Amino acid sequence: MGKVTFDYSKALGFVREEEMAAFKERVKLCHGMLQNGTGLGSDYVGWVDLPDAYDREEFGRIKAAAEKIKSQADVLIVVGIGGSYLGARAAIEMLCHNFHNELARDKRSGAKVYFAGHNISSTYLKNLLDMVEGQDICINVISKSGTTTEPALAFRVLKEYMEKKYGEKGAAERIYATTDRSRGALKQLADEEGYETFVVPDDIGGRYSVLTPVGLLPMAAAGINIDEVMDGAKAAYDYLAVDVLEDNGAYQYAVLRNLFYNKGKTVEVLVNYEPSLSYLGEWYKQLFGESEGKDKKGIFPASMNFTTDLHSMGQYMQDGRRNLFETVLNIEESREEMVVKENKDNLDGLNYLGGKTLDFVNKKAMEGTLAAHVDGGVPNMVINIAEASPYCFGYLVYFMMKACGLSGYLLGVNPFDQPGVEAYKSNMFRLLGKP
Ligand SMILES: O=P(O)(O)OC[C@H]1O[C@](O)(CO)[C@@H](O)[C@@H]1O
Repeated sequence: MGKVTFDYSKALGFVREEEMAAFKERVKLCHGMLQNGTGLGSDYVGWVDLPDAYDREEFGRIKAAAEKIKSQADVLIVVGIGGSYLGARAAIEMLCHNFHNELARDKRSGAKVYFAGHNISSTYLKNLLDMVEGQDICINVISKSGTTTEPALAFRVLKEYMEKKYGEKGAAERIYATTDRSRGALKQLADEEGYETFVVPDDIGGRYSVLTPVGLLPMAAAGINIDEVMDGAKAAYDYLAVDVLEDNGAYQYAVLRNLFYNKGKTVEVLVNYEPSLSYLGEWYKQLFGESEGKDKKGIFPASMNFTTDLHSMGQYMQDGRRNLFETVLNIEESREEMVVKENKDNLDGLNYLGGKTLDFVNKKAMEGTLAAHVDGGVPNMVINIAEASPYCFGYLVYFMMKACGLSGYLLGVNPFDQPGVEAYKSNMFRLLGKP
């Protein structure tokens, strides 16, 4: 099984090992807060033990439901926002074919998966319905609270569409709800309508829920091996259970983030060299942004897709304000390979690459960029991912969550609440005249 490793050698020009070592005792303290649930937000650390303690009975039901979805439908529409959709989307984009939804059924690993309820655009929703016309559909509606406006609005439209298409009973057999175990509007509706339900555990917040049914059911329906996802998460759980800074890559990452922040580098850019990692960047932004951006503190998490964005944001990265540090997601072994062929005319001047693979070129672009950005004053850290496999995905997301929890505690905030999200909601509700 491939591994995920953390390499900060290219950041050492910007911090001294002694500065890191000075964090050792605080790391032990914060580790204890995470593991023993003694820190701020301790009601929401259920994700820490999840790879070991997850509900096996429900896990079996997820796999069975995914098989049923694959036999019932061409298309699964996942309705959710924030932590109730980004993890599944990140997994499907990273692990399935880049054009999964466009492939013929026998070339695809599972159902096509589209997302709704992560915006309030009538054009998006209408266009989605136009696109799925004539295809068989299932829905997985995901909301921990059950009252989030965006998914609730989309689900109201989609439920009516499904009932018109399949009748009330037929629709109920095709709608799967992932929500609170016993409370909330969605749980009540699911019970009334007879939807199969899956649980978002009470002690796991949305952005830490990718390894619960929230992420696992859409992944399994798309054909991802979720046993391997959980195996990878369990390996990370075991490896990252130590409080010794030298032995824990996630904690080294967390410490370095805080060191850079204290040196005025307040923006982290998570970069990738594979388009399939772009949604991992979106997932990471919610994870770290909601966890750390509070009390007028926090690193601003950004993401970029290289080499694409080197032709738009490369100038800033190299030469703009030096308040940045960069974390590179490097997939070591490309899933597909292509060799550059020699060409008689060589008008494009590319014959010097003849016989080399495209991934070789991509890796040289990465190495060259990394060196240039370090020279330009941007510390770089690298998360090496052996391959784009379910195992590595499980490992990676657990690594990131562990780093995030610790990083939040080092920063002195509660990494498990998100009070600031309410402000836009209450303004919107006032403007809408919500009773
Ligand atoms: O699953 P829910 O309750 O619909 O919440 C979705 C998202 O909305 C937020 O609560 C913010 O409003 C996020 O923290 C969460 O991931």
